[in-house]
Amino acid sequence: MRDQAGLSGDDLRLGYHGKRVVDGASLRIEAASVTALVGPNGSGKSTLLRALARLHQPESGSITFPDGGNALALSAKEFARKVTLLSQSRPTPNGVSVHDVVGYGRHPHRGRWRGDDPDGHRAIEHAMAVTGVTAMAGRSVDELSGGELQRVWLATCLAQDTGVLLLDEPTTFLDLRYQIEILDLMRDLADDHGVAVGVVLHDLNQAAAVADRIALLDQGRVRATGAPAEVLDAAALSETYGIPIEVGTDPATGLVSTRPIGKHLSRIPTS
Ligand SMILES: Nc1ncnc2c1ncn2[C@@H]1O[C@H](COP(=O)(O)OP(=O)(O)OP(=O)(O)O)[C@@H](O)[C@H]1O
Repeated sequence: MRDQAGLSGDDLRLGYHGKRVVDGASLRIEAASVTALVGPNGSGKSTLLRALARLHQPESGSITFPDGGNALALSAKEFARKVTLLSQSRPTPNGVSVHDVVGYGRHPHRGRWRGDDPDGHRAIEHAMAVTGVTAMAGRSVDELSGGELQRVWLATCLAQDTGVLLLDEPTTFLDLRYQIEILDLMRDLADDHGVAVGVVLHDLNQAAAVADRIALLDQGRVRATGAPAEVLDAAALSETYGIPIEVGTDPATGLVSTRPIGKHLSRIPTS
């Protein structure tokens, strides 16, 4: 049984080589819930997610679990049993099979000896099945398409079986079917397994459809956090993205729906 999932970053200041790119951001990734991070290019979404995954050292601020435990104080292995990140780019190993790459996800559960991860086989098979990569288990990952590879890395994260799952643009490279399957999978993980999902998405309508809460980043600050209908406000979005964005309700779903307006694109609905 997992600990209660969840992760909070509070008042985080993050930068590169002395240049501040996230300034005083706070973000809570709650158990049994999907939190989407949205915002323009360069607003700090990936940096914030990487900091929560301990891949970027904060200049200041704290990262804690729901019981108050300091996430920065755990050993790398203890942390990896609780939190995983699907990042935008990972180096692709040469000549390693899909099955073995998915097996990398089991690293925090393995001890010193082979065979001491009794749940490993089941976790790897399950992760491959739900991401649709079982049929390519024996193929070498360096021969895969961008979308196939993206699903293999997602399977690796799922095999890690953590209570907190952070995903940086997981639908990039994916065709429509797998975009929807991965959004559905996020909801299943939150609803059926209590996972705390934090996900960077560019498509505001996908964010509105999948997320319980949305955090809108603007130039390194969290401009708004809350339910999709609260955060996806036409004036705030238009100012943040620097183009007119209309907000309405999708008559088919009843969900909040956004529509960026371009010179030629005003009549073309987004997804
Ligand atoms: N390795 C790096 N070295 C220096 N600056 C960086 C580095 N990575 C990101 N930055 C800068 O930090 C800022 C925030 O970048 P980040 O990747 O977090 O934004 P983002 O919101 O995820 O953007 P995108 O939507 O384009 O992925 C940007 O100004 C970017 O140029």
